[in-house]
Amino acid sequence: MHKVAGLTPRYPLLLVDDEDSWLQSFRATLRSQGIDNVVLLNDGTKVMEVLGRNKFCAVAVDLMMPGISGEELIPQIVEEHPELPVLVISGLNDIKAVVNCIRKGAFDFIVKTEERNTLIAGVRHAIEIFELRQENSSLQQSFFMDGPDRPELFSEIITAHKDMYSIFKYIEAIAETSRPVLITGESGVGKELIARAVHKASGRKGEFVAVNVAGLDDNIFSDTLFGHKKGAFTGAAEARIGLVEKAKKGTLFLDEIGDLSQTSQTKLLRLLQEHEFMPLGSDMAKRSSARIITATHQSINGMQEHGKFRKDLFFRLRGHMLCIPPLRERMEDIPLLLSHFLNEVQAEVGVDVEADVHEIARFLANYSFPGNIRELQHLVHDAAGICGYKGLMAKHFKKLLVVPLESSSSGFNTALEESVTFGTRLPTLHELRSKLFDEALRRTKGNQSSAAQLIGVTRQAVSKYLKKNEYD
Ligand SMILES: Nc1ncnc2c1ncn2[C@@H]1O[C@H](COP(=O)(O)OP(=O)(O)OP(=O)(O)O)[C@@H](O)[C@H]1O
Repeated sequence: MHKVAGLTPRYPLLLVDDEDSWLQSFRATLRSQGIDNVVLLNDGTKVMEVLGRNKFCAVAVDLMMPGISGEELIPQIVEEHPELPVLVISGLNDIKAVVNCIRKGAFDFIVKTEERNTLIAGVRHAIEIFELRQENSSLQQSFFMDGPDRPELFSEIITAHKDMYSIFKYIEAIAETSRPVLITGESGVGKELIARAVHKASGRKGEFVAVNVAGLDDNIFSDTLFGHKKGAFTGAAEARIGLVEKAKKGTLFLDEIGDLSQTSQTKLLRLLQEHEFMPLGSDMAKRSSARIITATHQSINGMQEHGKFRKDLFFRLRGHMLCIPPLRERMEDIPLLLSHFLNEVQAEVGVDVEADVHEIARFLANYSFPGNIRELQHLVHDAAGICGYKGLMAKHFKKLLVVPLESSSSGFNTALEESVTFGTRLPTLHELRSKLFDEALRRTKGNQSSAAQLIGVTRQAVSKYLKKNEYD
């Protein structure tokens, strides 16, 4: 039987029918599909009162009820609770009634005699629409404001960059949905910190459980995620619960998802589609209520184009997508991060480290940070050690950089290393300009922001140059 995609909704579904036996049996069907917060009401005349008192994710009303019909209720619900999808459920397949209900604002019309999975699909669709409407309205609200509504959720993420603030606002908007989140960004940009913030913002009661799936072979992947029964294989002396179960009602964070083998991808897809998993050695499927967040530093788009990553899994994972910018694109964060990591060093060694933060920040502004914030964190710890925890300056960082500095504007590089020589024919300005752009892009391995910094133009100028020359 087809299973419901999407987890238990945050707000309950209101089922209204004067027939108690139908209410009970429909609730049991929904429960078997993981939708277990359903409120039953056998009196149609009380619907508006109940809706006024509590928040719901959708309403399913019977068409024919004593006192008030489903058709009469629709316009009242639509007017007072426009965010709520209204499903009409009827014993009759009456096309005229269907048309009337849809015209009055019903979201869908379901016939009781239809297969149970058609009914469930209707409910599932209504819940998804409700979540999307909620998300849309919080996004609209949040874009009129500067910072996040609840800055405490992001207190561990040090930043003053506007793109990061937009990400925070987006996280607040999607916090309550249960759809998967895919976080992309270079290594060390803070993807795990962001995943933790999504979990915090969601208010989910369960734990945040993180696992790096890179390098796990298929058997270890299954055992780690799904667990096993005692005696499932030689050496399985005790039963082990998997991380999916550990993260129940919480969040399961799978890092380095781009490294998953094809077999493990298929297993993960099944978990996302059916919300079920099977511990090794067991023939009973268990239900999962964990929200899945994944992260990668690789281009999943590119990987799926080359057949290395399943397209269907990619579409499931990217219920919401967050792209975290590299540190070189948010250089204004460097002084803040420097102070933050200096506090970290002080807490660790127990001495106050004197440092010229502005001088160091000016120096590092020309560095490309291939390892992003993690690299800056290590640099601060190492450089503080080198200077014996006093008088920390830019020169202490100089020898620790893993790639050369990209420009001489900081004053730490000597003059131009290579001189420009001209042949008998002077190049045109146009030719010289192209050469300069090409060289900057070559030196920065195609990074537009760093290339722009190197030759003192804006990133937009580099991007325009690339477009014009169809540079790839
Ligand atoms: N904005 C930030 N403020 C403070 N610390 C940060 C920030 N971003 C990252 N860090 C720190 O940098 C280190 C790396 O962060 P994190 O592990 O979240 O990165 P990642 O993108 O998940 O890395 P990887 O791709 O290697 O898994 C951590 O110690 C984290 O606490």
